[in-house]
Amino acid sequence: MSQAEATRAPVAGAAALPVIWAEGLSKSFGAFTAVDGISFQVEAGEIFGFLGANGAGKTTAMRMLCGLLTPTGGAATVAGFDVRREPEAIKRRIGYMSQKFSLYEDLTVRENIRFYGGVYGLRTAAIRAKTGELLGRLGLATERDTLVGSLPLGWKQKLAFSVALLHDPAVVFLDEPTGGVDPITRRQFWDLIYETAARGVTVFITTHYLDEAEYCDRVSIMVDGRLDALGTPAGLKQQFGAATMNDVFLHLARGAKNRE
Ligand SMILES: Nc1ncnc2c1ncn2[C@@H]1O[C@H](COP(=O)(O)OP(=O)(O)OP(=O)(O)O)[C@@H](O)[C@H]1O
Repeated sequence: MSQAEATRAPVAGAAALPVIWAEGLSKSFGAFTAVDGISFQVEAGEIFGFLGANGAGKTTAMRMLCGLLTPTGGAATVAGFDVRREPEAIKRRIGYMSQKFSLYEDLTVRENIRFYGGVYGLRTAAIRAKTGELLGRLGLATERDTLVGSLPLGWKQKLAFSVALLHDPAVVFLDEPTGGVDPITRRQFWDLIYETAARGVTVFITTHYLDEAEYCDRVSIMVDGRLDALGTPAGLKQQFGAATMNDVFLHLARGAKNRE
């Protein structure tokens, strides 16, 4: 750990500091502004939904918060670290799961856990302990030597989510984690999300399923790179006079220009 990290870490752990803080965060590609000055804060243990139509700027914003893309304007910190100056420190404190970044299909369940444990820098004894705990929690103990490629998609998603948490990150970023599975399997996945948030991990999630927006503590909706709405599901429905989050979303997305 560098001197700078050593001095900042206790500050990052302070209960009063938001886990994610963004102020006027922007990203332009040439003349095109993909993220246009977004400001918000997310607290420890909060489930924060990040919604928007295709092309609204969600992935770009998320990549900046993960320390993968340098902002062209504004500022943000994640787990107390600056996205511009300390991206490597951020990468060590976050978990990330998307449909694209998945597990190795030709490795077994146990081999995948061991591999990612190594990537996250965990020691062998810690990986062994985590593997047992994780397989027990997921009810996957009997499948530990099964190739991941032969597991149902819902199981793969749960395993990928748990693997993203192996190194006890402060925040886990989930990019459309439940795509392609049925509502019951999605609901089971959300049980895991709730358990994780209850342990104090912040969950930042993008989804195209508007019923899932109802499960979040707070939801933000991006339109053309801006955050046009931010609040609890109940508060947003009240604000927009809508019966469902789907109606809130349609109300806002209807005026969007940047649609893919
Ligand atoms: N590297 C890039 N160069 C130029 N334009 C880009 C680049 N990356 C993203 N964009 C543009 O920025 C806009 C926002 O893209 P982004 O992927 O962030 O949207 P999104 O909300 O995540 O959409 P989706 O739900 O489809 O993933 C789009 O118009 C996209 O074409």
